[in-house]
Amino acid sequence: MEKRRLILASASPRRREILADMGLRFQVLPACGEEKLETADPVEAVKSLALQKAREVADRTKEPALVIGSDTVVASGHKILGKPQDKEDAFRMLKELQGASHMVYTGVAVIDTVTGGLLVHFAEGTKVSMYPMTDAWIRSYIGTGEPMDKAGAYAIQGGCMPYIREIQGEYTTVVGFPAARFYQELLKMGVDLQKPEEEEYYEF
Ligand SMILES: Cc1cn([C@H]2C[C@H](O)[C@@H](COP(=O)(O)OP(=O)(O)OP(=O)(O)O)O2)c(=O)[nH]c1=O
Repeated sequence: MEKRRLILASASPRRREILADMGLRFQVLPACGEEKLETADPVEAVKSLALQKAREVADRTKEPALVIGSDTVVASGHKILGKPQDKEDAFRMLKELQGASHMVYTGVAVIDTVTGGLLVHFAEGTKVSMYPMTDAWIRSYIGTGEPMDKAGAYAIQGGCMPYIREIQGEYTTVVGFPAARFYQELLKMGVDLQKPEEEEYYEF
């Protein structure tokens, strides 16, 4: 048994919030490199991008830790939608997604800095169906600025909420971090993240 800290390799406030809501104690150390999208397959893409983020931070971490990297994309037909480049890009994305169904994939990679090994590596997918949107609504939503740092140019947890018809799969996968799948995968590896003690180290 050795003690390890939990480090979230992400600048995303959503991911931070989800981990905190689960009652976990962790540090935040965002990856600063530009990750490279190496495949057109969305599942492989989010797994690879999550791993690149975890690897970059794990390489900089001197202490025993479990480093969590994560990445989210939207897949519509054969297209992968990341964050919009500008307002027109956001408009094109929402035009494509409205009145239809798409998939949101979030990949997670957990690296153990003690062994350098990959403890957990998976992608979770959730299907999202949207009600139709008018061009005027899309423009006013983009005007709020909210879509600009979100994959697929929308936030299910924010202003896009009134247009979400149905989801199939974990809600948190869409927001950026599949909480239950992450917890269950670590449980399988012998790490229980919801232990009662009020301390910041996890043993396994
Ligand atoms: C579809 C959707 C995405 N998102 C967010 C989740 C992710 O934060 C973001 C996709 O960008 P990512 O590149 O996955 O993550 P990030 O740049 O925000 O953070 P980091 O790379 O440091 O980990 O889109 C929502 O918040 N709500 C949604 O409904």
